[in-house]
Amino acid sequence: MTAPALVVVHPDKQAVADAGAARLVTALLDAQAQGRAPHVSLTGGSLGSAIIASLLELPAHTAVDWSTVSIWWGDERYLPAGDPDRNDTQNDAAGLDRLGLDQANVHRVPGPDASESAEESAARYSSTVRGSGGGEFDVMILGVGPDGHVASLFPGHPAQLTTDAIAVAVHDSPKPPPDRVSLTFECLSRSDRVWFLVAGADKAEAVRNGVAGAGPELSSAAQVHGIRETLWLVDADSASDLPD
Ligand SMILES: O=C1O[C@H](COP(=O)(O)O)[C@@H](O)[C@H](O)[C@H]1O
Repeated sequence: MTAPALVVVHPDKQAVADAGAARLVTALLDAQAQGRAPHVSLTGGSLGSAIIASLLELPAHTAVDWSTVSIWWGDERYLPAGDPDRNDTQNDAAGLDRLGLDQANVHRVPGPDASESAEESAARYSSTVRGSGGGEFDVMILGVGPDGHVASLFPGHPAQLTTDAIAVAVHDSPKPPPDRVSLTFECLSRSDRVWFLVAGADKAEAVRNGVAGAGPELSSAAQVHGIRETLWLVDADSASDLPD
């Protein structure tokens, strides 16, 4: 079972980040009230760090027991730990370590300083996901590129349609850096809630295609659905091509 796409339009990028942060706090509190240790997958890009900054500003974030929250990434640029272009480095700079996470629950994708190749990194990341209950995420947060990519799955790129795998190595990425590691569509969709956070007029076509359920040659985002919820949190500019 997958949930149909629902769209919520907010005035601007800040409101998208704030709404995502508020929803995340609620989802985590609900999971913990049900006695579960939640799994959240983060994203890079423009909204990936904005949502973390918004979380820290939100007084209710302190009600979450962050020590039981497991953190993952939908994709990572295959660069050494601490590289400013890595998604996790950017999330760290936004204040991820100020949430009170247990570092043992923060699952980073190995870079070239800690693995032989992007293939080895993808295999190790897959094992970590498999070992933590098979990769069932409570919340999968995804940015969307202007070309419709999510995580590092780019429309028309051979890695995009990888099946029977949790994570895949991506080479010759159309967006730099060229080498990346990404969860597959299958794994991204093994999530209770999938949230796309998007802002900016340059993403209007990507939002239209994603919400309309376009094919993989036009939209990677449209191939990912949550089990309970598939939510597009978008700003007015990126929603400008949506039908009324
Ligand atoms: O390269 C990436 O891009 C996307 C979207 O980034 P944005 O800056 O256009 O919002 C991001 O979601 C992904 O995690 C990242 O690796």
